[in-house]
Amino acid sequence: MGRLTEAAAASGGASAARSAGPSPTPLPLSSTFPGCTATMASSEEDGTNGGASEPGEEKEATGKRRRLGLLATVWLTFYNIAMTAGWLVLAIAMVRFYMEKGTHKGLYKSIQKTLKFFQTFALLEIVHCLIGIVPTSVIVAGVQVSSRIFMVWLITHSIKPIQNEESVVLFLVAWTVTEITRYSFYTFSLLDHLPYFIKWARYNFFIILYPVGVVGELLTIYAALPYVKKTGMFSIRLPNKYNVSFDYYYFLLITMASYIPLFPQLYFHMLRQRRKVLHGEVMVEKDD
Ligand SMILES: CCCCCCCCCCCCC/C=C/C(=O)SCCNC(=O)CCNC(=O)[C@H](O)C(C)(C)COP(=O)(O)OP(=O)(O)OC[C@H]1O[C@@H](n2cnc3c(N)ncnc32)[C@H](O)[C@@H]1OP(=O)(O)O
Repeated sequence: MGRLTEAAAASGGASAARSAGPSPTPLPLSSTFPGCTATMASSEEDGTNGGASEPGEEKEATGKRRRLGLLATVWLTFYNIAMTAGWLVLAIAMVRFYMEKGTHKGLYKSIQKTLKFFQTFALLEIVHCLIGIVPTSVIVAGVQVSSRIFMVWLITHSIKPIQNEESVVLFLVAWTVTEITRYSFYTFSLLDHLPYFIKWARYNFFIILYPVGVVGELLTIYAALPYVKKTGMFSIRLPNKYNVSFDYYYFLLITMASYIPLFPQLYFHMLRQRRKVLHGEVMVEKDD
């Protein structure tokens, strides 16, 4: 019989991980990143309930809240409601803009304040992982949030000529649908009333939205390259008194290249989460 990996225990919705017993302290964060030697086992094999909203899950949720503590639960509920509302406001503003103007030109400008506020607020997700009130991998959350912050502040905000690119709309739509689903998933989970549709959406929409978002991000960075090269923005040239040089153009090329190893890791991580949460499969390590 295999034993549960930390990946299963630390990941969202793995019922078997929870029924293996409460874990008051979060597990090592890097463990949720793909790459560990593991096989998949069904919930039946493990004798656990892989279903969605069963009484057992309610008990687990209550146990989870007790483990979290009242303050953390109240804070996370507030945070998730605020984030769901923020991204909903963004969605409504985008739809209204498009219906009124019939073009995407000017859309970013009209929603930028709300976007910057809520996406920057999401930095708290890294803090939540670091202080251990959510069991998400700090690496997974860190890559996800920092790439978004980078796109918002260092690309779209800083390089005005690209703000009307279609690719900006592409990642904005992908982010918005994803975040409305994700934060409402967390909210309803905390409140013990998770509709199956939200759970299904959380673990299915990403299949399309993740690649769409990444394509939008990459095309936007690509569109920024000529401007960055021409203006030399954010670059430090030699000679200078610190004897340091930095070329933002090459930094952008490296960032684009870094999507090649990083994106599949996040995507396969989500696919594994999907199998665990929707199909009740759990990661088990084989004993030698
Ligand atoms: C400086 C420049 C850097 C550049 C770097 C460039 C490289 C970048 C390469 C990668 C690019 C990615 C770009 C991203 C684009 C997009 O987002 S496109 C849009 C589509 N995106 C998605 O669909 C992915 C969205 N992200 C996520 O789903 C997640 O954030 C995650 C980070 C992938 C983590 O998911 P997962 O491991 O499933 O963990 P969690 O969902 O976080 O759940 C684990 C448990 O923690 C609980 N929890 C987490 N957060 C909360 C919360 N706020 N409130 C309450 N509870 C929370 C959750 O319920 C789980 O609990 P259990 O069920 O008890 O286990």
